[in-house]
Amino acid sequence: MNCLASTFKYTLGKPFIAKNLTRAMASFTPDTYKTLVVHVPKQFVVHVELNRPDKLNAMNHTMWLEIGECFDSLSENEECRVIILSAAGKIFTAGLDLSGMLSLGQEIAEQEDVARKSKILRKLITTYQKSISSLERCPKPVISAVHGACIGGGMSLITAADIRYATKDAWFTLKEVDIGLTADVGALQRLPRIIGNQSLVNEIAFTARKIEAAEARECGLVSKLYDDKESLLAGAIELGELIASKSPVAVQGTKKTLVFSRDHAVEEGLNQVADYNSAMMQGEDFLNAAMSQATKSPPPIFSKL
Ligand SMILES: CCC/C=C/C=C/C(=O)SCCNC(=O)CCNC(=O)[C@H](O)C(C)(C)COP(=O)(O)OP(=O)(O)OC[C@H]1O[C@@H](n2cnc3c(N)ncnc32)[C@H](O)[C@@H]1OP(=O)(O)O
Repeated sequence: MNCLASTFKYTLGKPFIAKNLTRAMASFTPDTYKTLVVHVPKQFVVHVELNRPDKLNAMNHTMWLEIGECFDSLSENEECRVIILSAAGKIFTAGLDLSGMLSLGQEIAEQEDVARKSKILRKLITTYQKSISSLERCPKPVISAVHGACIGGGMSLITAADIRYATKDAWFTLKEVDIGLTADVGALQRLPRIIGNQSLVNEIAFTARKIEAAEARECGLVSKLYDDKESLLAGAIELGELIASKSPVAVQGTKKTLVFSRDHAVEEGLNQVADYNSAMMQGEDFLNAAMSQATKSPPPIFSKL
């Protein structure tokens, strides 16, 4: 099924009209990516799917690079206001592609000197870190929709998203210690801030134990559970549509402010948002939306951003 055809598999509401859809899809042909598929289920709602189902969406080198490329490109795409991240096949992801590590091992073995080996590895790690951070860098909200299992690198991926939904049969594991690795692409930095319980983070990071969906919901790793993948995607798209109907100036400013404020003191966060709004409150989105609220008129249609 190509991207455009697959767009019509969604049953939620009316499909957004074909002419606009074709325009929105123009930047994504079915072969844009080898490991991802990009759909546009509703206007301004872009759905990115991890797509190596035969390998349980294990994250190979191509996938690491493509995730960064895709989210960086969506950051600039005015047809995109919100992104849903899900995965094809049985599970969300089995984490790092372990077979790819064998060829990396050979490349490292070819270097004799430890400094040169370290240089290659550091470059690889920082490239993968930047790929994961592209979700957070992207000014558009990212909703991750997890089914089946989310393992290792997958945990780093979803913790860089803004909202996490899952199916009731999903499970999660910070698996890195089981492969002799310190998790290094974001989960150890972001998870404590998400669930706000350092003791629990330490426990799951030291043991690699499974976190079942109910526990993930209870500790705040995910905010909503669905019976199955179909209802999960429908719920994520419905949420995406709601967010996409709001002012993109306000939504993107809100994401920037939330991410900035998480990592800075309150005073610095207040300064950042004062700078942002001192420009944006002069814009048409604020004027039109405030006027429609004040006069109880229907909300405005916001221009592309
Ligand atoms: C600089 C590095 C930064 C990133 C670090 C990230 C680290 C991590 O992600 S640590 C976690 C690594 N992942 C794992 O340890 C999971 C390994 N997989 C499994 O334990 C099982 O596959 C799983 C429990 C997920 C599912 O088991 P099931 O019996 O249902 O399926 P399988 O027959 O095992 O797998 C089906 C095919 O998928 C291939 N596959 C699964 N996981 C991986 C993987 N991580 N890497 C590469 N390939 C994987 C598996 O080989 C099967 O393929 P085939 O034999 O061709 O059918």
